[in-house]
Amino acid sequence: MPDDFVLKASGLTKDFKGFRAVDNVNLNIRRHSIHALIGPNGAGKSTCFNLLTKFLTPTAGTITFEGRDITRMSPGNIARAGLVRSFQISAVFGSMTALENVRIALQRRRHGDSWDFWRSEKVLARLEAEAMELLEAVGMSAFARHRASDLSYGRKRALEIATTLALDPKVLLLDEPMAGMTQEDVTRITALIAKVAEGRTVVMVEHNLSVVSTLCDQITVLARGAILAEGKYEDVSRDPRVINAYIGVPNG
Ligand SMILES: Nc1ncnc2c1ncn2[C@@H]1O[C@H](COP(=O)(O)OP(=O)(O)OP(=O)(O)O)[C@@H](O)[C@H]1O
Repeated sequence: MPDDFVLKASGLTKDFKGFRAVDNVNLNIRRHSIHALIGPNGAGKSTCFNLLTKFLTPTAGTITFEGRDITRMSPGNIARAGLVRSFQISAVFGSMTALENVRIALQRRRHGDSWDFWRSEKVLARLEAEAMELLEAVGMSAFARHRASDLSYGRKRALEIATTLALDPKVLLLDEPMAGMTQEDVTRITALIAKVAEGRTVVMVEHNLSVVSTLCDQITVLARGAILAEGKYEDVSRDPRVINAYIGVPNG
């Protein structure tokens, strides 16, 4: 029977020149859940996220994905294994259309970075049909032929989700997906994340607590690099330690 927890971190620690940004964090991400990392500014959320996605190397601790130790694996290899990060890295090429962006992401999954297959019209047509399906899944089919750079901010994020889905992730890691969005986009992207989370696991760092409360099954609250509380939103939001950690922290 597969482990209930698809992604685990144990004793995760990161020091920056003697400053401990993440301190002995244990995370257990349940398969097919939406799990949020929250906490006041400077709590260590982004550092944790970068450790999980292998953009940073931990000072100590281990990370396992599907029961396999990935602590020393490269971001590229873990992405191919199904642990895929989106947002705050621009996965979108502005001068290409939305459709071309998704098609390239599909090509990368199938053919690595080889460009040879572009010669085959048949392969191209098949990829185009698949790319259209992915754009449809994120509500973007009407914008397939639009240049990515001309899209609104919220639609660029939706396109990013489509390019991420093209990699067929088992675990999708989203870094502040709602950052800089209008309320209308927040509503749309919240619904989209709920939809793409079906049959997948989502881990997200998110400042918007109303989004976290509607979307997430499990919340880990970090403060000063360590876990302060964990559980359902109703419980952690009432925890006096969590309330204290947020009070007095500007924009926390
Ligand atoms: N590359 C780095 N070098 C030195 N210190 C760093 C580095 N990255 C992060 N830190 C420090 O580690 C601590 C945690 O930062 P981190 O960005 O992980 O917090 P956060 O919870 O994501 O905060 P925010 O909500 O403001 O994004 C902060 O004190 C930050 O200044």
